[in-house]
Amino acid sequence: MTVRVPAKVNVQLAVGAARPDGFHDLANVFLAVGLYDEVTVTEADELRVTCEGPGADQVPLDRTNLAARAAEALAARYGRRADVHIHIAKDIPVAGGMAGGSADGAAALVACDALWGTGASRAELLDICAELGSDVPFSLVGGAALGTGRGERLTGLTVGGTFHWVFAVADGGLSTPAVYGEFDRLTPRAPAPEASEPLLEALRTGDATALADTLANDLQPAALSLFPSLTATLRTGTTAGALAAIVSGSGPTTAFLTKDKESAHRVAEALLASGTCRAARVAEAPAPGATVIEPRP
Ligand SMILES: C[C@](O)(CO)[C@H](O)COP(=O)(O)OP(=O)(O)OC[C@H]1O[C@@H](n2ccc(N)nc2=O)[C@H](O)[C@@H]1O
Ligand SMILES: Nc1ncnc2c1ncn2[C@@H]1O[C@H](COP(=O)(O)OP(=O)(O)OP(=O)(O)O)[C@@H](O)[C@H]1O
Repeated sequence: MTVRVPAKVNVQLAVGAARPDGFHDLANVFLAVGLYDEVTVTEADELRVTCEGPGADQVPLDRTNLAARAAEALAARYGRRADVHIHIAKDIPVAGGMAGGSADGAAALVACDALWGTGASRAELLDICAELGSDVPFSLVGGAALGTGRGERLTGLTVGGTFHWVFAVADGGLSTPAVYGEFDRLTPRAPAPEASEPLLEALRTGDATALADTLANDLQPAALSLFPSLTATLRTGTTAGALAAIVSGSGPTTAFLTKDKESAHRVAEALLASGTCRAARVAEAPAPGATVIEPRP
């Protein structure tokens, strides 16, 4: 059973003050983008995880892997053993702020559900996703959605067109808790987070220029503080003609919104030539959520 699952970019990430449980309330506008991991699950004697692709050496292969945790959570709920081999073909940058691990968790859940024929409802699967991590429910649903609470409570959003993006993959990663910690240090009195109406309207109408004018990431100052060289990457993309440049989620991947496909390729070339990133990837949005691709439905 093979499931394809997309990466995400946060077109708006409004962050409130730290809660007593250590998490932050968010107004998190997720957009799924067409960079995908593929997770294949097959029956085995015991739970085992393997991984191939860029950054595979940084992915844990033990039971801390989100895909393994997803399989175990579903198995526990249905009173069975999670005896599966999970193979992850990685294409989403690892520790890049694009929800790569979350994507693998959601994909493994959908794959095991299909393999075992549990018949779990969408709501049940989303509950398990929320237990696994704040970004995991969105990886399941894809498209675009507003995440509130710690980002796990989703409301689907309409997207009226295709957006063209470039993602600059940085040399190195950033830890999500460290970036939230830096946000707390830099923002002693964060206001309650609210979704931006003009941004939601730009998504609805599919207007890239309007979306570019409204992109906002409250974690960006914290990511730049911990990874100062990203400032040069952002500048390179806008100089090369991107409509807007932003840090993706907790970073250090940077995201560039462009007018069209041609412009995206020009910006990607300029980013690569500048030496300010390790790789530049072009992708379209929105992309569908975790979907079984093999056996063909
Ligand atoms: C930065 C984003 O990727 C934006 O979508 C997410 O907010 C992070 O989501 P995630 O990686 O799924 O995060 P989780 O695995 O739930 O939490 C990891 C850590 O990130 C911090 N965290 C995460 C989400 C949130 N709303 N507030 C937080 O402070 C906490 O320190 C938490 O211990
Ligand atoms: N299946 C997985 N793929 C990648 N990393 C995983 C996986 N499972 C657990 N991890 C751990 O999670 C850490 C974060 O990796 P991930 O690629 O999810 O980062 P991220 O994209 O920045 O996450 P997010 O955007 O959700 O904050 C890794 O350093 C790794 O130790």
